[in-house]
Amino acid sequence: MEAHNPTGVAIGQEVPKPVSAVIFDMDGLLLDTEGAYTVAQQRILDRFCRTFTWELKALMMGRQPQEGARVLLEALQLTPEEITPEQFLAERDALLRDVFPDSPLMPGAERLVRHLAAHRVPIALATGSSQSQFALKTSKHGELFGLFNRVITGDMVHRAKPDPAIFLAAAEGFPLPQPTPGSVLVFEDAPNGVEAALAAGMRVVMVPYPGMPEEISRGCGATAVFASLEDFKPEQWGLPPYTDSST
Ligand SMILES: O=P(O)(O)OC[C@@H](O)CO
Ligand SMILES: [Mg+2]
Repeated sequence: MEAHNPTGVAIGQEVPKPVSAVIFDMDGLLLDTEGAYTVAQQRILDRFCRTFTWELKALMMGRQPQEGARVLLEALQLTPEEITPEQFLAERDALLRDVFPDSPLMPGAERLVRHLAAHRVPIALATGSSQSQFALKTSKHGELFGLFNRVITGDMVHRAKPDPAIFLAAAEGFPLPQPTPGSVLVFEDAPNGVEAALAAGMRVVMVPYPGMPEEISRGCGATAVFASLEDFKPEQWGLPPYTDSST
């Protein structure tokens, strides 16, 4: 007679640890800001006759602003005589200043954040955006973003994604006893973010920003990849299931 195996995991295979805390990325994951970045950056690059491809976007997204601009201009072989990272950022900020306060939420974001907060699952935010960008982008969603136990912005850490520092700093804010990295689940839309979370020893659900080619997201090594946050089933990760009607 076959032994009863309630876990659904093959005998000898490691049972996945239930998730005890969650860290969210912001841009492109909770907030729909990446499309606006693409439009603004292409507009700047137009005068240098350069195309802002998905490969370039994947290279820079998730990084701190200064670092992202430096990496982009270097990849495009644009010299400081043509445009410096500072000039690029000043132009980009001017184009996006009026757009960011209207940043919409990504599908499924509000439901998941509110669900976890209601069930007292510790949640933190780790974004490459600066403190001032964070304030601008979340200005219409203050109550929702106030639910996070801790918010770490790119200017609060010395090393940007893909370095794990930002996720380790975010996890330090979780209530005691501190969860082990292996019991923390990170949600990310960007390859640099996935790399950073994996380097922190955490599991990662990747929800690639819409339009990202599969050959980019496939190679990131995320624990799971979903097309939308709406496809995430909390109970499959040891988290409380949704009990409202849209399940
Ligand atoms: O880390 P996130 O929240 O994606 O922010 C990065 C931002 O600089 C845009 O790519
Ligand atoms: Mg992101």
